[in-house]
Formats: sequence, C-alpha cells, structure tokens
Amino acid sequence: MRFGTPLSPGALKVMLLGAGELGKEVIIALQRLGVEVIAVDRYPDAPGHQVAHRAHVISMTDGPALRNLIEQEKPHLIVPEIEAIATDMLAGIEAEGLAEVIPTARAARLTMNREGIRRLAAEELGLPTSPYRFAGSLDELRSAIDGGIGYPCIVKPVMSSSGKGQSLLRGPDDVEAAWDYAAAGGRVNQGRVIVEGFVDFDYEITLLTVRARGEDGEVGTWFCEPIGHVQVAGDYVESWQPQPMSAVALAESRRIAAAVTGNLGGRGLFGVELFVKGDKVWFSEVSPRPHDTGLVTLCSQRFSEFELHARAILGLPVDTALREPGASAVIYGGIEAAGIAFDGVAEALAVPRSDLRLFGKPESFVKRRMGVAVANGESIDEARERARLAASRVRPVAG
Ligand SMILES: Nc1ncnc2c1ncn2[C@@H]1O[C@H](COP(=O)(O)OP(=O)(O)OP(=O)(O)O)[C@@H](O)[C@H]1O
Ligand SMILES: NCC(=O)N[C@@H]1O[C@H](COP(=O)([O-])[O-])[C@@H](O)[C@H]1O
Ligand SMILES: [Mg+2]
Repeated sequence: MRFGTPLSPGALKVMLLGAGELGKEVIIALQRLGVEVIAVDRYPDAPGHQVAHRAHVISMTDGPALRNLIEQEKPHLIVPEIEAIATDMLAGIEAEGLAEVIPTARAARLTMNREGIRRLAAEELGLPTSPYRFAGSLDELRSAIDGGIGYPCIVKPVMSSSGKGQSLLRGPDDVEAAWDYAAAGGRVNQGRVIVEGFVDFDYEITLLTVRARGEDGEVGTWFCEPIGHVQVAGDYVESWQPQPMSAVALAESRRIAAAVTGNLGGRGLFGVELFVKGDKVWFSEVSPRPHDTGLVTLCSQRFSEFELHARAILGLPVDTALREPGASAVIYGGIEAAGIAFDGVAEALAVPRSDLRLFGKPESFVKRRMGVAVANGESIDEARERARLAASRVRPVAG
C-alpha cells in the first residue's frame, strides 16, 4: 500500500459503501493517515458524507449504479459499512482486480444474508448456534416452529440489522404478526425469514477480532477484550468493556471467532456476536466491519475499533490493548423531525470522564440512533452509570 497525498494523482483512495455513524469514525481515522476517502450512502448528508473528501448518493443495492461509481472513482479499497449492498457486483469488481473489497467480496455476500453466514457457521464450520430454520411463507414459518424450533423463538428477516423486523414469539398467536412485521421491517424485503430457538443466555458479548498484517508480513488474528451489551428489541442501547468472563468461556469465544473470521478471510476488524451461559458459548452472527456495540472503544482502548479497522485494511500493524474500563449509552432521536437540535450538551459533558458523539443525521426518528455517550470509570459499573447519565442529559428537540 503506497501512502500518497489526498486529492493528488498519487492518492491512496478508499470508498465506503455506507456512511452512517460507524463509517464516519472510520473515515476520520483514514483521513488522519492521509487517505483520500469517498463516502457513499442512500441519502444526502449522511454522517460520513459530512467528513469525506467526496460524497455520493446512490442505491447501493443497484449493481450497475454501484459499478458506474466505482469505475468513475477508481478506489483502491472498497469498504462495506452496511449489509444491504449489491454484493454480487462487488464479487465481479474483486475478480477483475478493479479494487480490493474489505475484508473480501465473499465475506460481504455471506454476511449480508443471515442464511449465508448461519449455514457457514453451523453447517460447514460446525460451530454451536441456536437451533434455526428458514421460511419463505407464513405456512413454512408455522411448520418450522411446530416441527422443532418451538416457543419461545425469534423471527428475523434474512436481511436486516439493528433489530429491524425482529420479533420474540411466545406462542402460536404471535406467528402471523411476526411474519408481517418481518416483511415490513427488513432493509431489503426478501420474503424470507430465519426463526431461531431462544437462547437463555447469562450475557452476550461482541468479540472484536482483527485480521491484520503482522511483523512477519503474514495476516494474523488479534482479539480485543470482550464487550458486554444490553439490547432492547434487537437494538443495542448500552455496551461496556471489558465484560468479565470465565477463562473457559473466553477461550471458547476466541476459538469460535477465529474459526469464523479465518474462514471469511481478508483484512479488517470483525464484530463477532456471541451468547454466553456459564462456560457455554453460542455463535450468533458476525459483522465484517466495526460493530455498533464497539462504539465504547472510543474511550476504552488505545486504538478504537474504527482506527483498528483503518489500520488493518491499510496493511498496518494493530494494537488491541484495553486502556481502561469504559461504557457507551445510545442517544435516540425520540422525535420525528428533520434538522433537530440537542439541548443539554454541556450538562452531559459535565459528567466526569465522559464524551459524546452527535452523528449529524439530517432526520430524526423516535428510535433512530442520533448520538452516543461514552465514559470511563474505575469499574464497569461506574463507567456504565456515567455513560447512561451523560446520554440522558442530551435532549433532542425540534430544530
Ligand atoms: N436466538 C436468540 N436467542 C436469544 N436472544 C436473541 C436471539 N437472536 C437474537 N437475540 C437478541 O436480539 C439481538 C439482536 O439480534 P441480531 O444480532 O440477530 O439482530 P440484528 O438485527 O442483526 O442486530 P445488529 O445488526 O444490531 O447486530 C441479539 O443481540 C440478542 O440480544
Ligand atoms: N447495527 C448496524 C449499525 O449500527 N449500523 C450503523 O447504523 C447506520 C445506519 O443508521 P440509520 O438506520 O439510522 O440510517 C449504518 O450506516 C452504520 O453506521
Ligand atoms: Mg446483531
């Protein structure tokens, strides 16, 4: 990788496909290393658009439109930031050698659809997961549940994230509503869902796993300290690092994470989602990119997950060390309006050892993540209390 000067013919160019809050931080990290960054998203003025060298608005599931843009911009690296992308087109781009896809086009394709990654993890790699079935109609969903999955169970569209279209089903009366909600809530309506047996875990973690070039020039695997988190309706509301774990559960988590990320290959940071009960660990899913629960690393690690992703994809050394315990708490929009304002920012930042990110999304929805508070503490409990307090002091209001 040759580091040039942005906006000159020798620039090292990276294109992000998706420019939300996670991409925005990756872009900032790349720019600090002198990289020219092109940000792409489905709507204007996305968070990452606001800090990139150039911004484009296209439907990223439109293969020909994506290809045109890549041919026009000629990036060296293409970095998917969301799942819903024309990944078949990316496979062609990679095969033709037009650009390198991070971590690989195959990883982007397998993880954009729950069926791809679940079958790989459970059926090919033999990793422990919840029991699951796929269904393409309401009748198939009923027979999948009656035929073995049982209740309680969870239904999700095969293509969705942040809990969109996800329901917890307690009995047969919940099936039809879950099917309808999945059809309406997926990012791309595939008419297909996964139904998973409910795992009664003690806690869940994200194990950030980095595939980066080591001193010997070979790609190696690094683990961050585990991140604990709380999800409400399938969307993360709070996370902290480190999550205390038994030595056995940590070793098993690392084994699973190494198996999945090793198979997906390439370079970059992955968020491996795992459920833990005692010493038992289940694989849930993996993001081949920074993870929302990893926002906590903005305050808890020497290098945040965003800086680690930037370094790994550029072929640079990484350091995954924890600096001190930290926590994050989400700030939701709470109102439906464009161009909102935020009251209470100074009060929030008066919380000891706290910091904030306001993402700058042009439109607010009640449950849209608009910002995050992070905080450090002597203990995880203290960090969590501070992050929650700081987040609660930020009040989104009509602009
Ligand atoms: N089989 C299950 N058993 C118990 N809880 C589950 C199960 N599947 C999902 N959950 C809960 O729902 C949350 C969201 O599920 P999942 O990660 O599959 O959804 P998602 O929409 O991909 O979310 P994101 O994109 O934010 O990671 C999990 O973190 C967990 O708290
Ligand atoms: N769990 C995945 C995740 O957190 N993705 C992050 O949310 C953005 C979309 O937000 P939006 O739905 O508010 O536009 C994505 O672009 C990414 O940064
Ligand atoms: Mg998840």
